[in-house]
Amino acid sequence: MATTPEVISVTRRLEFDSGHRIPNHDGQCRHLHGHRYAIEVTLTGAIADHPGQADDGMVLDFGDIKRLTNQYIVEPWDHAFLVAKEDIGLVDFLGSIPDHKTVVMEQVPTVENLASAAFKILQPVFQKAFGARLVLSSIRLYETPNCWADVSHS
Ligand SMILES: Nc1nc2c(c(=O)[nH]1)N=C([C@H](O)[C@H](O)COP(=O)(O)OP(=O)(O)OP(=O)(O)O)CN2
Ligand SMILES: [Zn+2]
Repeated sequence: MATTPEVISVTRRLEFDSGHRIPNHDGQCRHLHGHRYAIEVTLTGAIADHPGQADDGMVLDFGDIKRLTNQYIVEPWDHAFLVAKEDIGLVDFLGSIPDHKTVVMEQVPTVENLASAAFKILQPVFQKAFGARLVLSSIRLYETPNCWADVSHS
């Protein structure tokens, strides 16, 4: 009887620092503040059976996850202020600071919305790079060591 090929997930964690605020929050989070975020990117696929090749025995080289996540998430968001486009006064203020690194987000930068935005950015990136061989199965984004959000491939 044929066996079903194993499907395995690999996860790479990267960290970055960003400022944000949740403008309508009823507590401290409406104030400008920052976090050391940690993003965990998980890809699922089969283990490569490529004897003699660099990726033999891997679902995907952790270095590839690092490179693409750095390029599309960490480098744009690190030491940036993540501001909701609806937060007009703050968008204008940040725009008035010469050369300030600001990322205007479609939605308020809760950890849920940031995780969702990261997933939407990375999903086509990994699909283009690795095709159907791999699936971006989930992203976990930590806002603090105690608070995080998970987004999964449906
Ligand atoms: N569901 C969500 N709730 C909250 C979010 C969020 O993104 N999604 N964000 C915040 C604040 O921005 C803040 O990042 C979290 O604050 P807090 O709960 O205080 O977390 P701490 O780990 O700093 O907790 P301490 O107990 O103060 O150490 C709020 N809510
Ligand atoms: Zn916060």
